[in-house]
Amino acid sequence: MAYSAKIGPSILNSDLACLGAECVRMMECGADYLHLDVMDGHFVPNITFGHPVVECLRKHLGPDPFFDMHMMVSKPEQWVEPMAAAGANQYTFHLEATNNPGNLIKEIRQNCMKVGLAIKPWTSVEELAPWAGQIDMALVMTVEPGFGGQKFMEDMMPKVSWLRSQFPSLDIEVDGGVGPDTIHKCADAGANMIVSGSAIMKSEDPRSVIALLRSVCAEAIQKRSLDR
Ligand SMILES: O=C(CO)[C@@H](O)[C@H](O)COP(=O)(O)O
Ligand SMILES: [Fe+2]
Repeated sequence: MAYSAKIGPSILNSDLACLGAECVRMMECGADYLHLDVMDGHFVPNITFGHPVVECLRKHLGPDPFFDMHMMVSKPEQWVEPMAAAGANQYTFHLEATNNPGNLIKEIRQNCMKVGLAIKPWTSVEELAPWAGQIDMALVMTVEPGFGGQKFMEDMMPKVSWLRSQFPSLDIEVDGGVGPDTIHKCADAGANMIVSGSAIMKSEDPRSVIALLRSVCAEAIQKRSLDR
Protein backbone atom coordinates (compact mmCIF):
# COMPACT_ATOMS: atom_id res chain seq x y z
CA MET A 1 0.00 0.00 0.00
CA ALA A 2 1.96 2.97 -1.29
CA TYR A 3 -0.41 5.79 -0.47
CA SER A 4 -0.74 7.91 2.66
CA ALA A 5 -3.23 10.40 4.07
CA LYS A 6 -2.64 13.90 2.76
CA ILE A 7 -4.66 17.05 3.34
CA GLY A 8 -4.77 19.81 0.75
CA PRO A 9 -6.62 22.98 1.67
CA SER A 10 -8.45 24.66 -1.21
CA ILE A 11 -7.71 28.36 -1.01
CA LEU A 12 -10.71 29.27 -3.17
CA ASN A 13 -12.68 30.58 -0.20
CA SER A 14 -9.79 32.33 1.49
CA ASP A 15 -9.23 36.08 1.53
CA LEU A 16 -7.96 36.37 -2.02
CA ALA A 17 -6.47 39.77 -1.30
CA CYS A 18 -3.98 37.93 0.92
CA LEU A 19 -3.52 34.79 -1.13
CA GLY A 20 0.21 34.39 -0.49
CA ALA A 21 -0.21 34.86 3.25
CA GLU A 22 -3.17 32.46 3.30
CA CYS A 23 -1.09 29.76 1.58
CA VAL A 24 1.76 30.27 4.05
CA ARG A 25 -0.75 30.06 6.91
CA MET A 26 -2.11 26.75 5.58
CA MET A 27 1.37 25.23 5.30
CA GLU A 28 2.18 26.43 8.83
CA CYS A 29 -1.04 24.79 10.02
CA GLY A 30 0.15 21.41 8.76
CA ALA A 31 -1.22 21.15 5.20
CA ASP A 32 0.47 18.45 3.12
CA TYR A 33 -0.13 20.26 -0.15
CA LEU A 34 -2.10 23.15 -1.65
CA HIS A 35 -5.07 22.55 -3.93
CA LEU A 36 -5.31 25.48 -6.35
CA ASP A 37 -8.62 25.82 -8.20
CA VAL A 38 -8.29 27.27 -11.69
CA MET A 39 -11.64 28.21 -13.30
CA ASP A 40 -12.03 29.75 -16.74
CA GLY A 41 -15.68 30.90 -16.67
CA HIS A 42 -16.44 28.43 -19.47
CA PHE A 43 -15.96 24.90 -18.18
CA VAL A 44 -17.52 26.15 -14.95
CA PRO A 45 -19.59 29.30 -14.33
CA ASN A 46 -16.92 31.04 -12.28
CA ILE A 47 -13.48 32.60 -12.81
CA THR A 48 -10.55 32.41 -10.42
CA PHE A 49 -6.91 32.81 -11.48
CA GLY A 50 -4.35 31.45 -13.91
CA HIS A 51 -0.65 30.75 -14.24
CA PRO A 52 0.58 34.32 -13.50
CA VAL A 53 -0.86 34.04 -10.00
CA VAL A 54 0.62 30.55 -9.59
CA GLU A 55 4.02 31.91 -10.56
CA CYS A 56 3.75 34.63 -7.89
CA LEU A 57 2.66 32.08 -5.29
CA ARG A 58 5.63 29.86 -6.14
CA LYS A 59 8.00 32.81 -5.70
CA HIS A 60 6.32 33.76 -2.44
CA LEU A 61 6.24 30.24 -0.99
CA GLY A 62 9.54 28.84 -2.24
CA PRO A 63 10.15 25.43 -3.81
CA ASP A 64 8.57 23.19 -1.18
CA PRO A 65 4.78 23.29 -1.12
CA PHE A 66 3.26 20.83 -3.58
CA PHE A 67 0.83 22.63 -5.92
CA ASP A 68 -2.06 20.43 -7.08
CA MET A 69 -3.65 22.40 -9.91
CA HIS A 70 -7.35 21.61 -10.25
CA MET A 71 -7.88 22.73 -13.84
CA MET A 72 -11.57 23.48 -14.32
CA VAL A 73 -10.97 24.76 -17.84
CA SER A 74 -12.33 23.97 -21.28
CA LYS A 75 -8.95 23.70 -22.97
CA PRO A 76 -6.68 21.88 -20.54
CA GLU A 77 -4.08 21.34 -23.31
CA GLN A 78 -3.50 25.09 -23.49
CA TRP A 79 -2.22 25.55 -19.95
CA VAL A 80 0.17 22.62 -19.47
CA GLU A 81 3.37 24.45 -20.39
CA PRO A 82 2.51 27.76 -18.69
CA MET A 83 1.51 25.96 -15.50
CA ALA A 84 4.70 23.88 -15.49
CA ALA A 85 6.78 27.03 -16.02
CA ALA A 86 4.86 28.75 -13.20
CA GLY A 87 5.85 26.01 -10.75
CA ALA A 88 2.91 23.60 -10.65
CA ASN A 89 3.67 20.09 -9.43
CA GLN A 90 0.53 18.24 -10.43
CA TYR A 91 -1.83 19.01 -13.29
CA THR A 92 -5.31 17.69 -12.59
CA PHE A 93 -7.53 17.98 -15.64
CA HIS A 94 -11.15 17.02 -16.19
CA LEU A 95 -11.93 14.00 -18.32
CA GLU A 96 -15.00 15.87 -19.61
CA ALA A 97 -12.80 18.65 -21.05
CA THR A 98 -10.71 16.67 -23.53
CA ASN A 99 -11.13 14.29 -26.45
CA ASN A 100 -7.63 12.95 -26.08
CA PRO A 101 -6.73 12.15 -22.48
CA GLY A 102 -3.81 9.95 -23.53
CA ASN A 103 -2.07 12.75 -25.35
CA LEU A 104 -2.68 15.20 -22.53
CA ILE A 105 -1.22 12.76 -20.00
CA LYS A 106 1.89 12.49 -22.17
CA GLU A 107 2.23 16.27 -22.44
CA ILE A 108 1.88 16.73 -18.69
CA ARG A 109 4.63 14.16 -18.07
CA GLN A 110 6.86 15.75 -20.71
CA ASN A 111 6.48 18.94 -18.70
CA CYS A 112 7.65 17.12 -15.57
CA MET A 113 4.40 17.33 -13.63
CA LYS A 114 2.38 14.60 -11.99
CA VAL A 115 -0.94 13.74 -13.60
CA GLY A 116 -4.33 14.02 -11.92
CA LEU A 117 -7.56 13.06 -13.66
CA ALA A 118 -10.86 14.45 -12.36
CA ILE A 119 -14.47 13.46 -12.98
CA LYS A 120 -17.58 15.52 -12.34
CA PRO A 121 -20.46 14.00 -10.38
CA TRP A 122 -22.35 12.88 -13.50
CA THR A 123 -19.37 11.17 -15.10
CA SER A 124 -19.14 7.48 -14.33
CA VAL A 125 -16.01 6.05 -12.78
CA GLU A 126 -15.84 3.41 -15.51
CA GLU A 127 -14.93 6.20 -17.93
CA LEU A 128 -11.92 7.08 -15.81
CA ALA A 129 -10.80 3.47 -15.29
CA PRO A 130 -9.00 2.96 -18.65
CA TRP A 131 -6.62 5.79 -17.72
CA ALA A 132 -6.02 4.81 -14.11
CA GLY A 133 -2.82 2.93 -14.89
CA GLN A 134 -1.29 6.03 -16.48
CA ILE A 135 -2.13 8.67 -13.86
CA ASP A 136 -0.82 9.55 -10.41
CA MET A 137 -4.15 10.57 -8.93
CA ALA A 138 -7.88 10.23 -9.58
CA LEU A 139 -10.10 13.05 -8.36
CA VAL A 140 -13.71 12.18 -7.61
CA MET A 141 -15.66 15.44 -7.36
CA THR A 142 -18.11 15.43 -4.48
CA VAL A 143 -19.85 18.62 -5.62
CA GLU A 144 -20.58 20.07 -9.05
CA PRO A 145 -17.36 22.00 -9.76
CA GLY A 146 -17.46 25.80 -9.77
CA PHE A 147 -17.89 27.00 -6.22
CA GLY A 148 -16.66 26.38 -2.70
CA GLY A 149 -19.02 25.86 0.21
CA GLN A 150 -21.43 23.41 -1.43
CA LYS A 151 -23.05 20.34 0.12
CA PHE A 152 -21.07 17.07 0.04
CA MET A 153 -22.56 14.47 -2.31
CA GLU A 154 -22.44 11.23 -0.39
CA ASP A 155 -23.66 9.31 -3.41
CA MET A 156 -20.19 9.73 -4.96
CA MET A 157 -18.69 7.37 -2.37
CA PRO A 158 -19.35 4.18 -4.38
CA LYS A 159 -17.07 5.62 -7.08
CA VAL A 160 -14.28 6.02 -4.54
CA SER A 161 -14.81 2.50 -3.12
CA TRP A 162 -14.79 0.99 -6.59
CA LEU A 163 -11.59 2.81 -7.55
CA ARG A 164 -9.91 1.74 -4.32
CA SER A 165 -10.89 -1.89 -4.91
CA GLN A 166 -9.61 -1.85 -8.50
CA PHE A 167 -6.50 0.28 -7.99
CA PRO A 168 -5.22 -0.41 -4.47
CA SER A 169 -2.21 1.89 -4.61
CA LEU A 170 -3.62 4.82 -6.59
CA ASP A 171 -3.88 8.23 -4.96
CA ILE A 172 -7.60 9.02 -4.79
CA GLU A 173 -8.69 12.57 -4.03
CA VAL A 174 -12.10 13.87 -3.00
CA ASP A 175 -13.06 17.52 -3.42
CA GLY A 176 -16.16 19.41 -2.39
CA GLY A 177 -17.96 19.73 0.92
CA VAL A 178 -15.34 17.72 2.80
CA GLY A 179 -14.79 18.56 6.46
CA PRO A 180 -15.04 17.06 9.94
CA ASP A 181 -18.68 16.00 9.31
CA THR A 182 -18.01 14.14 6.07
CA ILE A 183 -14.40 12.93 6.31
CA HIS A 184 -15.36 9.51 7.77
CA LYS A 185 -17.33 8.66 4.65
CA CYS A 186 -14.45 9.64 2.35
CA ALA A 187 -11.86 7.82 4.44
CA ASP A 188 -13.95 4.65 4.77
CA ALA A 189 -14.54 4.61 1.01
CA GLY A 190 -10.78 4.74 0.40
CA ALA A 191 -9.89 8.35 -0.41
CA ASN A 192 -6.42 9.37 0.75
CA MET A 193 -6.00 12.88 -0.69
CA ILE A 194 -8.47 15.15 0.98
CA VAL A 195 -9.31 18.59 -0.34
CA SER A 196 -11.09 20.81 2.10
CA GLY A 197 -11.93 24.46 1.52
CA SER A 198 -14.49 26.19 3.70
CA ALA A 199 -14.22 23.73 6.58
CA ILE A 200 -10.55 24.65 7.04
CA MET A 201 -10.58 28.27 5.87
CA LYS A 202 -13.58 29.31 7.96
CA SER A 203 -12.40 27.52 11.09
CA GLU A 204 -10.92 29.46 13.98
CA ASP A 205 -8.53 26.55 14.46
CA PRO A 206 -7.47 25.32 11.01
CA ARG A 207 -4.56 23.38 12.47
CA SER A 208 -6.93 21.15 14.47
CA VAL A 209 -9.22 20.64 11.48
CA ILE A 210 -6.29 19.56 9.29
CA ALA A 211 -5.01 17.24 12.02
CA LEU A 212 -8.45 15.71 12.50
CA LEU A 213 -8.97 15.12 8.77
CA ARG A 214 -5.54 13.49 8.52
CA SER A 215 -5.99 11.25 11.55
CA VAL A 216 -9.40 9.95 10.40
CA CYS A 217 -8.00 9.22 6.98
CA ALA A 218 -4.79 7.61 8.28
CA GLU A 219 -6.78 5.40 10.64
CA ALA A 220 -8.93 4.13 7.75
CA ILE A 221 -5.82 3.42 5.67
CA GLN A 222 -4.31 1.45 8.53
CA LYS A 223 -7.51 -0.51 9.05
CA ARG A 224 -7.67 -1.35 5.34
CA SER A 225 -4.11 -2.63 5.40
CA LEU A 226 -4.86 -4.88 8.40
CA ASP A 227 -8.00 -6.23 6.71
CA ARG A 228 -6.12 -7.30 3.62
O1 LIG B 1 -12.99 22.52 -6.92
C1 LIG B 1 -13.68 22.96 -6.05
C2 LIG B 1 -15.02 23.57 -6.37
O2 LIG B 1 -15.22 23.51 -7.72
C3 LIG B 1 -13.23 22.83 -4.65
O3 LIG B 1 -11.84 22.67 -4.56
C4 LIG B 1 -13.81 23.69 -3.59
O4 LIG B 1 -13.27 24.96 -3.61
C5 LIG B 1 -13.63 23.09 -2.24
O5 LIG B 1 -14.27 23.89 -1.31
P1 LIG B 1 -15.27 23.32 -0.20
O6 LIG B 1 -16.36 22.60 -0.93
O7 LIG B 1 -14.46 22.36 0.63
O8 LIG B 1 -15.72 24.53 0.51
FE1 LIG C 1 -11.01 21.82 -6.44
